[in-house]
Formats: sequence, structure tokens, C-alpha cells
Amino acid sequence: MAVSNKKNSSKHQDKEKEKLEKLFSENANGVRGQSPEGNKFKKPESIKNISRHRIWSRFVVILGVIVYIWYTAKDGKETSLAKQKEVLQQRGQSFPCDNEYLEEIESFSGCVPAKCGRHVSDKLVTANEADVLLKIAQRGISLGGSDGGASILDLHSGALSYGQKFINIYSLEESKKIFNAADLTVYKVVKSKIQHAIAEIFQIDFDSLHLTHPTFFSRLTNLEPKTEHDEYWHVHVDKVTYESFHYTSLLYLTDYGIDFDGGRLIFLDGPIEKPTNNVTLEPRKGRVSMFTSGAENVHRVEKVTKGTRYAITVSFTCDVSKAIKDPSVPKS
Ligand SMILES: O=C(O)CCC(=O)C(=O)O
Ligand SMILES: [Fe+2]
Repeated sequence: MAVSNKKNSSKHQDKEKEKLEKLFSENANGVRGQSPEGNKFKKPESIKNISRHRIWSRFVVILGVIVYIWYTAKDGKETSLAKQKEVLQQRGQSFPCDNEYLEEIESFSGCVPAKCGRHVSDKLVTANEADVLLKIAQRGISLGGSDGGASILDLHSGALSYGQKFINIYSLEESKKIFNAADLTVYKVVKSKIQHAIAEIFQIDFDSLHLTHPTFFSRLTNLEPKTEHDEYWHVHVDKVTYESFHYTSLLYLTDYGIDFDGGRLIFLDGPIEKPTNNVTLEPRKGRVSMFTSGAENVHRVEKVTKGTRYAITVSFTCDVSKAIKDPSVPKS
């Protein structure tokens, strides 16, 4: 019995020793995989996750505030008038006219807009019409073209960018192949549809509007500028750049984000020295933008960063003395 008791007590002692060793080894190593120091004031995992989550969310909020302040201080906010993917019957913004513009236009009866503004429509020009006009632009400008990023072709005056200057396209024999009578009919129909739309939107008389100079095709790329004519991205007011303009329209012939990157039309609202809101228009094939040409529509074209952007500027004046004639097919 005594032997058995001894045996039992030594078994008991062994067990106790084993327990102590286990406990000691756990304390020395920390709980599996953790440092012994971490063990002393060990936080549960859930608390650690919460504080990590808090740090991250604070970091994200602070970063957001910094980005917002930087962004608004730099360029003001940006709103979209028309995205490339949208197909718009008509969308626009109306606002009071610039005083100088209003004073001038008031001398032309039937031509004063109910309100100034900027509008866009994807339903005026058909895909086929846009294709015909794109082909004219491509064929015509390929006979010359600027050494820099901006080339123009004016079918009315014949002006075509050529290296670092302009030539008269009608002096070239190949000019006869640029467009035929049917193409010209498309050109005139499109011009007339835009004129009707402007008259309706701004509530003026169709007959008070006259096509004016310059009305031209443009091809924009990311080539380095060689002359000031290549610098198409400057902020401007059309009435100042092209004196005779009262209503500006643009028909886009290629697609933003597909045929080219960059090249959005951007209106800058707010004080001219520090605009507070950029209103962006993404070109879409067949899309027409129409806007009053005064200082209420300060704008610029973004630099094209990739690809080729084609458009036609179709401009109208209320001053009949500044009217231009439709182009005619070159004689063979
Ligand atoms: O191409 C555009 O979107 C605008 C061009 C322009 O501002 C201009 O020709 O005056
Ligand atoms: Fe312009």
C-alpha cells in the first residue's frame, strides 16, 4: 500500500511537474507564435482589428479632404454636359448673356437670344451625314496638314494647313477629288439643320442667322506645336477670337475615348481669372454643340493625348455684311 501510495504520489508529482513545465514554456514563448513581451498586456484580436480599421478610415478621410481641397483650389469643380456614351435628344444650360455681347447683338433684330447658353444634340445629324463629312475632312486635310497638332480645311476660302503655313486647296489639282455635288448637298443640309436648331433653342429668327468666316474642318492630334496655329488648347471667347461670330456650333466627327483621348470641350464658369466650375463635353460622332459666342461661354479644348479628333466648326453671325457663301464644286 505504502509502495502504491509512494508510486501514486510520484505519479502525481510527475503530472504537476509536467503541468508546470507546460505553463512555464507557454509563458516563455508567449501564446503560440506571439512574443513574450506582447503577452504581458496582450489585446484581443478584435480590439486590434478595430483600432487598425479606425486608423485606416481616418487616413482615407484625411486623404479625401486633401485631394478635394487640392482639386477645388486648382481647377474648381467639374460637371459633365455630355458624356461620349450618352445619346442625347437635346441637353443644355441657359444663363444670362455677357453684357458686351448683348449690347452688340441687340442691334440685329430677330437675333437676340431669349437666354444665352450652351446646348448639345446627338439627333440632328445622321451617322451617314457624319461619315460623308468625315471623308471630306480626311481626304482634304491629307492633301496638306500642319507639321504640328492642329490642321484646318476651310472649304469656303480654300485655306488648308500646309507644313507651317496655309495654302489654297483649290490651287491643287487633287482638290477636285475631295468632294462632289452629292457631298456638298450633305454639307448644306447639315448646316441648315444646325441653323434651324440654333434658331429654335435660342428663340431667334432662322433668317437672321448667316454662315460666317471661318467655318472649317479641324483635325487635332498630339503632335508638338510648330506655330501658334497649332496651339488649339488656349482658353478663349469666340467673339474675341473670331470677331464676326454670334452663335458657334461644332459637329464632332470622331469619338472621345475611342478614336482619341483628351480633346474634350471645356467651358469655364465663374471669374475668368479663377474659374470655379468646368463643364465638360465629350465629342461623339454626329454630336453637335451650339452656344452663344460671347464671354458667357469662355472655353478651351483639352490637348489630344492620343489618336485623331475631327470636327467642323460651323459659325453664324447676325451681321449680314459678314455672311459667307456656301462652297461650290471645283470646276474640272
Ligand atoms: O473643337 C471644339 O470643340 C471647339 C473649338 C473651338 O473652341 C474653336 O474653334 O473656337
Ligand atoms: Fe472656340
